[in-house]
Amino acid sequence: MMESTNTSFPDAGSSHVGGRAQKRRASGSQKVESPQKKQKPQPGRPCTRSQKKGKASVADGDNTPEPVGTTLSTTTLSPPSSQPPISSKIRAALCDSVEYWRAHQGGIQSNDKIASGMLLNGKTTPRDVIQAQVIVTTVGSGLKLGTDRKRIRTEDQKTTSKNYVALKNSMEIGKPIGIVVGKQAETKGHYTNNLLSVELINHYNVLDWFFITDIWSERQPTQRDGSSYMQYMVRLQSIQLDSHPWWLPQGQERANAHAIGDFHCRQFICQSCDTLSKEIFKEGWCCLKDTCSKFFQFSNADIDFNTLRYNENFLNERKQWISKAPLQKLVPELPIMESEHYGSESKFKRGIVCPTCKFASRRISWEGWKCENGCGFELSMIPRDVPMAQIHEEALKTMNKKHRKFYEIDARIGCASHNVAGYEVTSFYLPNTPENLKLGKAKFIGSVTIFRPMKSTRERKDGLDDLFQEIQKATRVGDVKLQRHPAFCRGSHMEELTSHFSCNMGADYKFGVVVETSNGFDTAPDPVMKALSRLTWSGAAAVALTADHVRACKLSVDSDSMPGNFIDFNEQLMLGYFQDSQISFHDDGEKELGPTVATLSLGSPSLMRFRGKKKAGFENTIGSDNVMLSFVLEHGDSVIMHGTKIHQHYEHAVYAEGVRRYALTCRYIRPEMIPDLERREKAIVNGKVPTYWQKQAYRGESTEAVYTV
Ligand SMILES: O=C(O)CCC(=O)C(=O)O
Repeated sequence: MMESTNTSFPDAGSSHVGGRAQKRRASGSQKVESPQKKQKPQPGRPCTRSQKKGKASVADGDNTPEPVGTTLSTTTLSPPSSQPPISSKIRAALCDSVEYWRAHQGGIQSNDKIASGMLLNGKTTPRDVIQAQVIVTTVGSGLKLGTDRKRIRTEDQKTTSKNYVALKNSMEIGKPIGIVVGKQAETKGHYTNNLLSVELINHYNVLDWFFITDIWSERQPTQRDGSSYMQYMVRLQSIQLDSHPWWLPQGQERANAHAIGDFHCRQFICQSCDTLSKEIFKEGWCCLKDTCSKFFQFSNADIDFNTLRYNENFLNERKQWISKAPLQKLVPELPIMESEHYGSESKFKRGIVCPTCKFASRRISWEGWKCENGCGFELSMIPRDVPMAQIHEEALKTMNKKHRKFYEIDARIGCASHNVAGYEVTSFYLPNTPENLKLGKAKFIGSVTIFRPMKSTRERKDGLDDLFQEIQKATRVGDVKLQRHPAFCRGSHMEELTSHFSCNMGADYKFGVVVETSNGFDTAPDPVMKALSRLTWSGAAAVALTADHVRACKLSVDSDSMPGNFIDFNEQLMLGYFQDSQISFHDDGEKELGPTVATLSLGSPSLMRFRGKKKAGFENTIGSDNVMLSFVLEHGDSVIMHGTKIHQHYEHAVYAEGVRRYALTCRYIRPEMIPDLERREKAIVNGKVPTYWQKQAYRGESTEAVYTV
């Protein structure tokens, strides 16, 4: 299979403004004037809605402590005062393990336009700070790649920005924000982030719960190319003011730690736009309403806004966190499988936080979790067998879904139906590319045939229901070892695992995801061989049916792509799906594959979709995502794709809709296409079907005429 999704996961939303800080003067008139009354309004009109109660004066001179952590040099870094509550070397492991930051890409996690987590990879402006109780950073997003391939702002940030909306909404409801700090630089295994003066122990580290106190707009310090735009900034405050800031060096944990009421930041009403703005800068007050004509204008015309610093009162002011919902645990508890669980519900696919070393660890194995830091902690949670009654219930629910149709078929697709040896069989013929059709080439390039078993076919002894139970047992007792494998960025901090678990048997199958063969067919467990036998029969039957239909209807088909003969399979890939798992759009287009690929679905229902590839010229087809064919796969269904060009011109994806599903897919790997002689030999040996199983070959249901092939 070739996963076609983008493989790069830039750490967006956390770009670092670097380079020369060029001097730039505040623009426009430096006088803020009231439209009603001409007066010298610096620093504006004192606010009547908020009483001044701070200890520090506005003109706080130069005694403001520098924010802790402005050094970059690893030689001057201290160890953190304690261990982070959660850390991880792999981004996806942390995303999998906590609810509040599941942002595999981008810096901000939001659901329903409400932010719940934020990644800080380093300074986004020279003014950014992380102190014991306060964080100031940019809202992020909206940057574009500059000519030097680094990200740069090219226009004023808008209030429609997704990050702005999510953070603003969070501020309004007092939503707790889980803060994560990421590595900015690494030297010999030492991680640093220029917002901090401590060394980080890992790439991703959870800080604490914060809440948003302020969002405002600023004119951005001058960028590398000399430009400067308007951007939004956010200030967050620690929810629990007495919690221990592990990210500060020992002895400095109380630096900048203050109580509610100790400081108060003054606010003034702009005499031009009549809105309140806090006096956030040491250098003086300015209106922070970006639509105001006096926005970011200081009374002192000489102010260089590249060197502005935040006012002490602004940084030191503390507020009470007010929220209706109780604060959730920063470190989630280990999952518990209760009696009503099967152990493959979505929550059991989440990661865990190792209770011993606090390392976020993904669910890689079907059987449970192992600490990814290698400390030795293991949590076994082998999924229980799902009864047929549950599968039937799920099938009903799937079909009762609003707007759900069994099939959705583009008008260009050809269809044919048959009844064959205990199965209702439907074949779909996929059209050639628009360009090839225009050139008068063959009309169809492949067929997709579904074998849907009759009730008796499923329920009889040794039928498909029994096979489902046997497969469940094989995965439960470890005869088949299912694992999630790296799909993208293998071995890097951006590594992503497949959503499903898998195990390959028979010949090796090398595709984007690396799944080593665990068993040749000579040692494969019985249910695997039974599935192979069934798929060999339905694969051969589908090819024969297609050939007959093409002949009978004089269909114009590409016979190079879909030859009339069937080649026995020599490989089987078993996929195990937990609830809400999927295999995203991909093709099975490896050059060593034969033209027929057959999959048996067991357990929960799923939705299979085919779409024409854009590069093949398919556009404006039905449904979303250019989907041309979609259908529900039920327990016991087999799907046979016949035609190598299906994989050149189309992609397919499958979404599981219940608590447990297995997909057993057989292919023919052409040994002559394997250049490495050792691998070729191994493919031949491992893919050979033992005589015993050749004699047991499945031949359809004997209750009806067997379809001879
Ligand atoms: O889960 C399925 O039915 C799809 C399997 C598949 O697409 C594959 O193995 O290539």
